[in-house]
Amino acid sequence: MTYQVAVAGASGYAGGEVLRLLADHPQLDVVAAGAHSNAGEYITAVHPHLTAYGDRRFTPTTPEAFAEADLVIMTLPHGQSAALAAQLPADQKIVDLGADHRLQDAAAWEAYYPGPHAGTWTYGLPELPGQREQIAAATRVAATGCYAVATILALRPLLDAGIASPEDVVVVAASGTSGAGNAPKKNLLASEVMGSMSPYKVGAHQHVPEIKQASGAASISMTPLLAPMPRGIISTVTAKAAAEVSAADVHAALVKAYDGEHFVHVLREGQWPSTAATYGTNAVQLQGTVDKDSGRIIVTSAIDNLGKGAAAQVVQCANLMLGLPEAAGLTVNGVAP
Ligand SMILES: NC(=O)C1=CN([C@@H]2O[C@H](COP(=O)(O)OP(=O)(O)OC[C@H]3O[C@@H](n4cnc5c(N)ncnc54)[C@H](OP(=O)(O)O)[C@@H]3O)[C@@H](O)[C@H]2O)C=CC1
Ligand SMILES: CC(=O)N[C@@H](CCC(=O)OP(=O)(O)O)C(=O)O
Repeated sequence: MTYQVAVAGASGYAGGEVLRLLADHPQLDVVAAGAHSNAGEYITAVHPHLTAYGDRRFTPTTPEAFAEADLVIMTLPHGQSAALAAQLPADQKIVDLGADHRLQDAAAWEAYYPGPHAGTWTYGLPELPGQREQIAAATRVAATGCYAVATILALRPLLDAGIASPEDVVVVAASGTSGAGNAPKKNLLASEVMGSMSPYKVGAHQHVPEIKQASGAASISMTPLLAPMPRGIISTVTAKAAAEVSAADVHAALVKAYDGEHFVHVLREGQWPSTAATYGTNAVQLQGTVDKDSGRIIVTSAIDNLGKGAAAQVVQCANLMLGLPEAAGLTVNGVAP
């Protein structure tokens, strides 16, 4: 059986990656690719790599344009998806990559985002305990933020196993520039980014409340870095050990948490994650140890921010919501070198 999917925000980076994945998906067809300033434009004028779309054009982002869709994927700026969702039929399935519906706590939303809290949808991270079943049963799913995917999957097993303290978690995470979207900004110019790494939103990143909500951490200090690469996130999480713990214990906790998971790979001891290995995939690479000096637990994770951090994650959720094989149209094999 084939289902029809509409994409809102299809002219952006995340939406373009959704179109790329859906072009080769065995059971999902793109019925409408919605855009804003690019409505009416050829899809290949904005995404020249998406040859499969031939002479198709972006539609406006309206309920009418999406009426035939069994499921709508939204890759819109923060604050836009709630307004669009309110205009769609209540039984039309939606996966929203924006942040609008991720947080349960309205006060946490107001502390990090402009505008009022839009409410809470089912959280779209299938590898969290019990979440896969909830996503499969949901009509509306709020997909996970890119840094949040990498960081939650590194941190949650440590807290669930009781080997790390939730009180003092430190995250240092670097992202490729596509994480910031395709609108022109001075700090994203090649002359600013190439050959340079720089921190931003230091101590004030909007994914902190989301990571706390989904991992159980009580306090997080987060330093994001902009890295001179188009894609990829590498997140290093450190936490105080709650008990006497060895590197083997940390590795075992990660292996146990993701036993049987198709997309989350705990590497062999001694091997560490790299962003390049996840390029173009829905894969997550993880490795952990204990700091020789401080005794803190260290876990590093790598993802493609446009893959498991965005478009591939959204397709994984759509597959679950439509009763399709969870991995349909997705890969764990990166593009290298
Ligand atoms: N990039 C990433 O790695 C990740 C992004 N996200 C989230 O996904 C969302 C999209 O991100 P990204 O693709 O990077 O952003 P982009 O800026 O690249 O794309 C934004 C898209 O939204 C459209 N758009 C803008 N304003 C409106 C509007 N008023 N009505 C309808 N459509 C509108 C744009 O259309 P047009 O260009 O035609 O004007 C474009 O298609 C954001 O919420 C982002 O935070 C989440 C995880 C990872
Ligand atoms: C490099 C860069 O700027 N990255 C973005 C990631 C945004 C994102 O993941 O989107 P949500 O906020 O919808 O989760 C940032 O740090 O804000």
